[in-house]
Amino acid sequence: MDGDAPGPPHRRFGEEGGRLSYGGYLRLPALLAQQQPQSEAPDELLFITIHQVYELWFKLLLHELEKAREVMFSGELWQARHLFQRVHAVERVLIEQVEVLETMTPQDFLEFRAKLAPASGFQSVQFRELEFLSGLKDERYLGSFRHAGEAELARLRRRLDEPTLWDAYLAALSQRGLPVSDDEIMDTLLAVARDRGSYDDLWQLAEDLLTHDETAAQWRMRHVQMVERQIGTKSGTGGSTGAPYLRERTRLHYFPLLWELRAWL
Ligand code: HEM
Ligand SMILES: N[C@@H](CC(=O)c1ccccc1NC=O)C(=O)O
Repeated sequence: MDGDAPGPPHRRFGEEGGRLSYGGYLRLPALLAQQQPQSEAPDELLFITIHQVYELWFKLLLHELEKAREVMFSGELWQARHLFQRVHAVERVLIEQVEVLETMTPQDFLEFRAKLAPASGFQSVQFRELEFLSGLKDERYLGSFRHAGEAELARLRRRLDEPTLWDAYLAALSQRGLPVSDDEIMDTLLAVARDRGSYDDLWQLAEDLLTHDETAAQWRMRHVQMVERQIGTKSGTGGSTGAPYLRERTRLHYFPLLWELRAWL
């Protein structure tokens, strides 16, 4: 041992006049200045942190799903499949991390809950963008963004106009010569399912879409369980009925035809 600091021998990578540092590259001074509780309640830092982490993951998901949509349109299905593996892994993390917030007791939540109204998850622009991009376009939700900035509203309106992941999948089917009109689509999906020898890539991609749909539904279920644990039958700070509204939302599907297909196989 030569008593040096731990690390590889010889010249270390990055010692040759590099300008970046860890905190500089990751913009940590700015990032770590964004947690500003509105109360003295000890658990409010946890509450803010969890939500910010969700929004960072939402940002990444939008990035990866936009790319997946693009490569489905251009017929590079292997690339879309690769991106969906990442999307699924992130979505599993989104579900797992509910457990961290559930370490908060309802009594501790009530210490700062009143300060939050009328804010609520209703106002998550990126969450709604993910729904719109995935195929669940419901323009009534624009109403919950009355107080949002013009840029955010514009983003949502753009998502309503843009093609969805389903549109991109239909384009991929069509490029392989398969008919995709409303009348023919179920027969096409069945043909893909029954002839894996010819269409395995299209089948696997449909399975990836289904997993994206299923994981989103699992998150909704997990979220409503947490909500019932925290506020029981109280109504929400965003003005909805709370758990009953959220239970309704668990029945939603991004790709209903992929679920219906199961009945015809
Ligand atoms: C103590 C924990 C939480 C409670 C009690 C809670 C409660 C609620 C309630 C009652 C609603 C319905 C809207 C309303 O009237 O307020 C809602 C919606 C929502 N929450 Fe939460 N929430 C919690 C944590 C989270 C977390 C960690 C996220 C992650 C981003 C989140 C995201 C959302 C989203 C996206 C919606 C809109 C859902 C939809 O319209 O389908 N919530 N939440
Ligand atoms: N809607 C929740 C409060 C809440 O969870 C919340 C409040 C402000 C920002 C994000 C939130 N998270 C999800 O709804 C409630 O009714 O207790």
